[in-house]
Amino acid sequence: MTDIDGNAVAAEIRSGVADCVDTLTDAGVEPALATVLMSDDPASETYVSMKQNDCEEVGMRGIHVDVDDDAPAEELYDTIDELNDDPEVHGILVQLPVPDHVDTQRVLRAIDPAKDVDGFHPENVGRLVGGNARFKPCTPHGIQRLLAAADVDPEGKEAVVVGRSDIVGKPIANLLFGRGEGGNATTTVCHSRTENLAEHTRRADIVVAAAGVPEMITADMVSEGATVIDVGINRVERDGESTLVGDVDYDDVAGKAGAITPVPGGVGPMTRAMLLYNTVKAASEQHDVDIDLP
Ligand SMILES: Nc1nc2c(c(=O)[nH]1)N[C@@H](CN(C=O)c1ccc(C(=O)N[C@@H](CCC(=O)O)C(=O)O)cc1)CN2
Repeated sequence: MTDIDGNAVAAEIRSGVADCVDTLTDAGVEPALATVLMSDDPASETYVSMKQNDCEEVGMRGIHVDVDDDAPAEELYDTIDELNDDPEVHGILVQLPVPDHVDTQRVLRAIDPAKDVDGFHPENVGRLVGGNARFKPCTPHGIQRLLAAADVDPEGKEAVVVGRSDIVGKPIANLLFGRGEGGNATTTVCHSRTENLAEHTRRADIVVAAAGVPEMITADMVSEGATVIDVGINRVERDGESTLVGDVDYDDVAGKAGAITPVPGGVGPMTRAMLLYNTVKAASEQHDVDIDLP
């Protein structure tokens, strides 16, 4: 069994992004990512601060804006408008989820599609579905890169995605069945209403677990030698301690899978690396500077 090392693959991408930052800087463009957090959820705070640290590591300008989680929604929309209008900001990310009183779809629509480095604006979703992505969403793109790093070409294979979220399930399914590199798989999307889930996952050469249910994928649900990508990040209590587990029962499945991503250290670091990738891509397109994307 191969452990697919997301930390190592992400470090390679970051190194390539750092070269892109140098090229842009030499051309007089300082690539900048703005993160916006309207939440007091400790996990969201951690992700945003990791993203800002990543910017620093690759020499990119990171800007962070906190919006009070009980502020009126207008305050968030105004923040987005200001960032849209700022020519020195190339990428904008609003950390999700936002509070219940804020309309998520309106937030996503408010971001300038050219700065939408999450790839969640309806225009960018439409382009992805149409096979002409401007920004591939970070987690799905990271998954494609992990499969490539493990020498797994989805073409002609059976891929089963468990989960139908807008952030992961829907876009990764589109990328896996879409034409082009990292695609051309026969793809099934399963979800909470799927009957006989294991019958689907057992057929799969590639399983992407993105349901948000701790350790729901067990060894009896995967075929011998399958590639298993675990997108879950669930904090659970184990022996009186808080620990991170995925949507895959790693210890159980590792003995049967051909390749598997661990949690932590699998998909998570790739999500962050592909955000940096999208930000230098955004800066290069906004200023018409050629870069060698990693
Ligand atoms: N605007 C967005 N919001 C959210 C996204 C997103 O892509 N865009 N995805 C998720 C969470 N997420 C990104 O923000 C994310 C989750 C996990 C990690 C990560 O690096 N995880 C580490 C472990 C971190 C830890 O110790 O807690 C790992 O898996 O090794 C990065 C990004 C929801 N919101």
